Amino acid sequence: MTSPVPDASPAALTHVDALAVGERLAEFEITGLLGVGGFGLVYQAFDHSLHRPVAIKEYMPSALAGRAEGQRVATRSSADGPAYESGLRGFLSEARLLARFDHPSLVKVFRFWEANGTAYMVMPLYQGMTLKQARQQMRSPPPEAWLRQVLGGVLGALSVLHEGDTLHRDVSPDNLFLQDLGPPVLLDLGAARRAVGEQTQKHTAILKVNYAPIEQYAEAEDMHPGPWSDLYSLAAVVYDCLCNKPAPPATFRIIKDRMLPLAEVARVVEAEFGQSYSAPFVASLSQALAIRPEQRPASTQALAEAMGLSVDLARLSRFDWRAELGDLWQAPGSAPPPQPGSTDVTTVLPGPAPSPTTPEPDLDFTWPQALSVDARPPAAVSATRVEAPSTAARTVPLAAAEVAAPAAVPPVVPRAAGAPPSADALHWRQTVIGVVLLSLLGAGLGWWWQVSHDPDAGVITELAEPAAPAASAGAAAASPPAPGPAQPTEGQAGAGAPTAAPTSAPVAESPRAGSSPAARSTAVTPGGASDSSQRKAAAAAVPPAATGAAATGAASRGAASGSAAGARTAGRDEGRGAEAASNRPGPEPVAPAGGAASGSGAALCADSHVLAKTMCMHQACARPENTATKACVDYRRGLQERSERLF
Ligand SMILES: Nc1ncnc2c1ncn2[C@@H]1O[C@H](COP(=O)(O)OP(=O)(O)OP(=O)(O)O)[C@@H](O)[C@H]1O
Repeated sequence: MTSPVPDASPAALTHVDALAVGERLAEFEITGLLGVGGFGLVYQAFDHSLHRPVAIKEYMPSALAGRAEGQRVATRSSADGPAYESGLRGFLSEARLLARFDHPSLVKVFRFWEANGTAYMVMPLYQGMTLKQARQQMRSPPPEAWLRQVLGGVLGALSVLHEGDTLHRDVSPDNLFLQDLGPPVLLDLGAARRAVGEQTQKHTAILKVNYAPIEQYAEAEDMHPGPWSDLYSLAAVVYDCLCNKPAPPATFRIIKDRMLPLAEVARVVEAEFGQSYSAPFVASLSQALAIRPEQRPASTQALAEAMGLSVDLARLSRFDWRAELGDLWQAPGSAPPPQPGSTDVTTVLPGPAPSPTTPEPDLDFTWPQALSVDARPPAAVSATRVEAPSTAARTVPLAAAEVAAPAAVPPVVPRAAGAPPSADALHWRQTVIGVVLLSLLGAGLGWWWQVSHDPDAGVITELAEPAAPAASAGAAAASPPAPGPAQPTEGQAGAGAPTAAPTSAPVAESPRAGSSPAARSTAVTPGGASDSSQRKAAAAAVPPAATGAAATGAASRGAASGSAAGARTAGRDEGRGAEAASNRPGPEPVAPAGGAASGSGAALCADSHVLAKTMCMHQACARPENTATKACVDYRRGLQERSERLF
């Protein structure tokens, strides 16, 4: 006589803590392992009493407990006891709750009991797979009609729960089971997970962050969970289906919402796959995805109405989701028929080289976008980014394949105004953006390098500069070079040094000085003055007077210093002087009449300790009698220049 117990086809799944095939739990005989969740093991079993196959879920939070002797379950350490107990209570109350409800799209609980230090929940044995698993086998996002069927079933189940003052709180693609034939089914409520998470204070344990609305993290006065919370999760499931990637967590969105709006996602899907979604469908689900609860539809009915959803229960009971997907469904391991319009795009998959048989490109939003854009050089980017028209930051990389080169160049089809850009255009745009960003990154690094390595650039350099030994500007020109680096100030260099004849700066022809004017000329405005020199001239509020001596002195001082820094500074100063002279014909500031020493201020702070010089200059230059001295003008310009370099 053959056994009435059906063969356990999913017996391939194993788990170290799973009960063995053939073991008995009351009237149920284990026939296989169906699924392993973080908080339970789900078995296929045979009910010897009612002679039917069932599914049994055993409470088994793997982080806290494991199989002890026999069928007993024990916590891994005594410290895990409270969390384990709390989860067990949650598991049992969820079973009790589910047993109360009856809806074809809500998992049914036949019976539950506590034994072996754990608990069990008996459910119908559903044949099929979760939406998460099914989505992985689809070549493109599912069509609206298909999604409407799924939504119709789930919204029905949710409305039954909501009418019973119960929230599901765990709607996600791995909790949505697609039966081979029949309505989709919402699986567990995740109560055990929440109960354990509440004990351990871990949000990641409590919530599936990509689907949980913000109010599920913590209740605020104006943000209570309600039916709208489950609607957010359901809309996030649809978002995931369209993008093939989950939405960003609500905690990220509330700080800065970088989620690509569903309408944009829908537009891209239409452009890429020819799959279109109606305006009410997109608008209502977008509304359900609102971060703030009060902006979402308040009830399942409100959402269904906004969407124009009508559920044909008879049709739903015959819902064959694979058949309704048609060519979009790719059975595991099967070679799919060629996809019109998508044969030239293949998902970049890890492992074997991508082939045209791999599923469709992902709508892969990434955040923070700035990081993802910066991090990948254009040549290595394997995704096509689609810019949202509204903000540059909103981009959708299609994890698409430039990998498989198309056999022939497709004809260029003129794009309708407002239509999303073509894949080629997107690729170009992406490349250009990548190059620009890399250039900016390079410039930024260059700046950083200069600031952190140029001995002239930092405050420390200024502090380290020895006091100028000359007593006046004229004396400075004639005096021997000061030891050490020269003060890299605009005032010195820019004080009227003629462009063509820096004759009194004999060694100032550093490579930099030679090349600088040409390079800088691009920054010169048509009016003849560079922006920077104009700003600097304006910043130095000193009486004008013409002199070339200061510049000459500075150039010669820097050039003749003999140090590398000095030469570099002189070169730059001279270049600046040339620029200033050619572009800023107006007189340069010099000290007012009244004594060389006091006029130039060269001796200001000369005897200060090197580390105290800046403070001394600051105070000295605040005194009215020193304000217009050359030393103070130079000092202020040095500060100004550094601040401009920094900002
Ligand atoms: N009644 C059922 N019939 C058939 N398969 C089932 C049934 N219930 C659960 N499964 C399978 O077992 C898997 C795990 O189930 P379930 O999600 O309920 O476990 P879990 O421990 O609650 O997981 P998690 O809390 O992490 O979502 C499901 O993904 C599904 O594949």
